[in-house]
This record gives sequence, C-alpha cells and structure tokens, in this order.
Amino acid sequence: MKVFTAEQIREADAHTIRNEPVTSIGLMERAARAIFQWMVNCYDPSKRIAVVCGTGNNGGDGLAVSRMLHEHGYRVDVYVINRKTTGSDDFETNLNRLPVPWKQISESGEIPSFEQYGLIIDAIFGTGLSRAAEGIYAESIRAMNDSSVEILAIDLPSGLFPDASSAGMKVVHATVTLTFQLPKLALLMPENGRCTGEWEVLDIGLDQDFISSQHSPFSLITAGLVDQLIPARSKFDHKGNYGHGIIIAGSHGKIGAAVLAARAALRSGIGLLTMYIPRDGYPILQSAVPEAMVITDENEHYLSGIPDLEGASAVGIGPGIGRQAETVYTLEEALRNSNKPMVLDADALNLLAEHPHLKDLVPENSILTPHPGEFRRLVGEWNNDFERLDKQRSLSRERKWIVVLKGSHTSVSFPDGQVFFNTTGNPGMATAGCGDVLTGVITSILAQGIKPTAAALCGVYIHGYAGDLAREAGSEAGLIAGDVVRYLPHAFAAFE
Ligand SMILES: NC(=O)C1=CN([C@@H]2O[C@H](COP(=O)(O)OP(=O)(O)OC[C@H]3O[C@@H](n4cnc5c(N)ncnc54)[C@H](O)[C@@H]3O)[C@@H](O)[C@H]2O)[C@@H](O)CC1
Ligand SMILES: Nc1ncnc2c1ncn2[C@@H]1O[C@H](COP(=O)(O)OP(=O)(O)O)[C@@H](O)[C@H]1O
Ligand SMILES: [K+]
Repeated sequence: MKVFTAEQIREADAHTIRNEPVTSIGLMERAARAIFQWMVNCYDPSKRIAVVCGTGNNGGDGLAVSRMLHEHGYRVDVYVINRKTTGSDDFETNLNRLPVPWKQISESGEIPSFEQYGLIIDAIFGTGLSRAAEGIYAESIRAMNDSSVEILAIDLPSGLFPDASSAGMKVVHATVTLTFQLPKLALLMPENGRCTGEWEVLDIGLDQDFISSQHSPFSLITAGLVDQLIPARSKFDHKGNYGHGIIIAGSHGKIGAAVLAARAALRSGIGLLTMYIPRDGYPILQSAVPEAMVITDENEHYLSGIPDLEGASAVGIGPGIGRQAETVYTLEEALRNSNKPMVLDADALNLLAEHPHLKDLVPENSILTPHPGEFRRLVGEWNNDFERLDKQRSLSRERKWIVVLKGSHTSVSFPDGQVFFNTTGNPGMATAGCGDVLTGVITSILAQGIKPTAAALCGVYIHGYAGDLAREAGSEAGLIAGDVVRYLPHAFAAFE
C-alpha cells in the first residue's frame, strides 16, 4: 500500500470526481459514511458526542457524520470554530443539511467544557492545514487535549501537517485517527505517536487505477506484499536448498544474543546454520540450540578472529559482539572476506561508526539494522523525524545499503530511494533481545537465496507479526524476545 502526500490525495479526489463520476459532495458523503459505519461498530448511542468542526472540507466531513449519528439516535452537539466567512462549498451544503442546531466557537466567546462528553470528534483541519494552528484554533485544541475525553480524529489529528514535521505545534491528541484511503507520512513518525493514537485507513473508493499510476517513494509492508516475496518450499527439497548461514555473535555476558539469533534463524527456514562465538559460549550454545553448528574463536571472552566464510550463502554479524579492539579485526575481516550482501547489527554498527574507514568495506546491498541510538552514531543528530527519514534515505543512496531503522513502524530504505514502513509489531517488543531475533530472521531468509530487499521486508514484517501473536497469547509487559522466536512458526504459517 502506497503512502501519498496531501497533494497526491487531492489529485486522487479530483480524478475520482471527474472520472467515476461522483460529485464532490457525493464523495464527502461516502467519506462520512465510512467514518459513521466504523463508529457504529465501536460506540453505542448512549455516548454524548461533541463534534468540533473547521470550515473546510474536514469540517464538512464532521457535519455529515453529525447528521448520520443524529439520524441513528446518537446525541451530538456540533461546534463550528470561527465561521466568520463562508466555508468550503461542501461545508456549506452540509451545514444546510444539518438537522440539529450548531454552536459557534469564536475568538471572543467561550470554549465549551468538553468534560461533559463521552467522545469528541475532531474535524477542525485535515490535509488542508496550511500553517500552525493559532488563536482560537490552538485554544480549542488545548481544551480538547486537556479534557480526559477520548478523541476520534477525522483523516488527521487537527494541527498535524501530513507531509512535514509538526514538532512544537499545537496538535490534537487523538485516541484514534481514521484516515481516508491511504496513510499519510505523518502517521508513521514516532514524534507524532502522541497525536495520532491508533490509526486506521478507511476505503472511500478513490480511483484505484489512478492510485496505481502515481509514483510514491513511500509504501507500507503489508501481508499481501510479503506473500508475494516469501519463497515456497517444495516436496523434493533438501536442506541444501535452503542455504547455509553464518552468524558471528556473542561475547562474555552476551552469549544470550547469539542464542536468540540462532534460534530465530533456525525458526525462519534456514537449511544449515553455523554460529561463530567466543570459546566460553560453546557449552551454552550447543546445549541451548543443538540444531546449530558451532565454531569457536580462540579467545575465551570475545571475538578476535574470523571463521572461514567460504561457502556461506549469508553472513550476519553483530548481536552481542561488544566493542573490544580485537573484535574490530573480526568485523574488518568478515567485511573483507564476504563477497555478498551481509546483515550488520548492534555492535557491528557501533564499530562501523567508531571506525568509519570500515564503511567502505561493507558490500553493496548489505542490510544494516540500527535502532535509533545506533543510527545516530552512524549519521549524527537530527531535528525531527522527517529529517531522520531524509538521513536514512541518503545513507541508503550514498552507500547502496539497505537500512532497517527499527522501532514502531520500522522503516526499510533501499538504495533507489524507496522506503517501506512496517505495519506489524507492538510496544511489548521494546525489550532486550528482540533486535537479535530480527538479525537471525533476516540472515536466515537471506541465506535461502532471496534478494536482500525482499529478505529485509519479509524479515521485518514476520518478526513483528510473531511479536503480535506473542502479545495476543500473553501481554505486552510480559513479552520477552524468546516469545517472538516461539511464535515465528505461527507467523510463517500465514504464508504457507
Ligand atoms: N472531495 C474531497 O476533496 C474530499 C475531502 N475530504 C476531506 O477534506 C479534507 C481536506 O479539506 P480542505 O482541503 O478543505 O482542508 P481542511 O478542511 O483540512 O482545512 C483547510 C481549511 O482551513 C484553513 N486553514 C488551514 N490551516 C489553517 C490554520 N492554521 N488556521 C486557520 N485556518 C486554517 C484553510 O484556509 C481551509 O479553509 C480532508 O482532510 C478530508 O477530511 C473528504 O471529504 C473526502 C473527499
Ligand atoms: N514500540 C514498538 N513497536 C513495534 N516494534 C517495536 C517497538 N519497540 C521495539 N520494537 C521492535 O523490537 C526490536 C528491538 O530491537 P533492538 O532495539 O535492537 O533490541 P535489542 O538490541 O535489545 O535486541 C526491533 O525490531 C523493533 O522494531
Ligand atoms: K481532523
């Protein structure tokens, strides 16, 4: 699924109106109906609802939803902010159709007490926001946020720019955002998490051919996409068909990282797995993961040498390796000896940041999986998440790397400038070791002969999906990295 800019959404609206054909007010009615139907499934009519509208088309949506709610027995109070001049045509039409009286919120008047309501619908601004909300708009937003009432935002939380940073601006803190047809970039940015709440995309029937014809560098990773990319196994296959991966991991006190990566790799379909670890990890790894072969470094506590990488179909390096001076040699030699894309994670990335000359040795199309802290060490500071996204895309373009920037909606950037945002995963995965599991999953899929771009997308999606299944079976707080491994088979089952 593509992510569109506000401009592209406007064009898709206009194209649909011209070509379907449907009137502009007809399309607004459809959008409002989609919101209304979603609400009917979630809220019963006992909830008293405040609908706060601007005077553009987002406000028009709010008025149409108010009418539908009223007709179905919901108690709605409609507020319009600052109707000094006339609103958009469709706003005015819907104001005339409104079967209940409405109240004005003006610069000179009072802001209603929202505490009396069970729900606030935010229809002040959508994709048409042209500057920061100020004056009575900002005050209304503040009053909505200060109330303890749930807020449902239509299309976007008001005050949020769809395609640029809104850091420091007054923005509605929605509990849920129902956005039309396609997601907007702002919904994917961690800095906006407090404003967007949970969000969902509602189909309003915009022209699919037009949407397909439009280029966007941004997309979501969906189950449908993963289904197309993930390899099927066939009846006469043997383990030689599924690759031989080598994972270089662990140091004294962090052998668990190697165990997690190994278990995850084996649970992700790899044919053969060799783990390269410091010597004192040998009994732990062999007993914890008997399915893996183990080669040990001559050093007891940390890595200082390098295994033979000849014959490996993929190499992953980094989980728990630490930053010992001798381990720089391990990384450097692994990079020098690998003639194909690798997976680099954790301290391998920190060592790259500390020894920048090593960056030139990283094979093209390698997959780097930094969390934001590791990413900062690689590229420096950023002022907001849009700038962070620019830095990620630049790093991918300049170095020809696939960068997997981890977090909620992990972003996967390709050397050609494309970025895919993940749709699986949950805050329960913000716990030690989940990154090591991801390294195991991606290395495993890469070892099976899948292109690095596809391996990164499938790995990220399935890792998050396994985390979601683990949450379903337990809870967010109780989730540990081992649970993600445990649910990997169930996650893969969805694609067999
Ligand atoms: N036919 C269409 O184009 C459809 C549009 N839809 C709705 O229309 C919305 C976009 O509508 P609009 O383009 O009218 O824009 P909005 O309703 O988002 O808001 C723009 C209006 O607010 C004013 N404005 C912008 N920033 C302001 C600020 N900081 N302070 C004060 N006033 C400000 C603008 O001058 C304009 O009048 C979408 O988000 C969606 O909710 C949906 O009804 C689907 C169909
Ligand atoms: N709030 C969240 N929502 C979705 N996924 C998350 C969230 N927090 C963490 N994750 C996922 O969990 C993993 C954590 O990786 P990382 O921070 O490297 O952990 P560690 O270094 O402890 O192994 C990443 O894949 C990340 O995308
Ligand atoms: K809104």
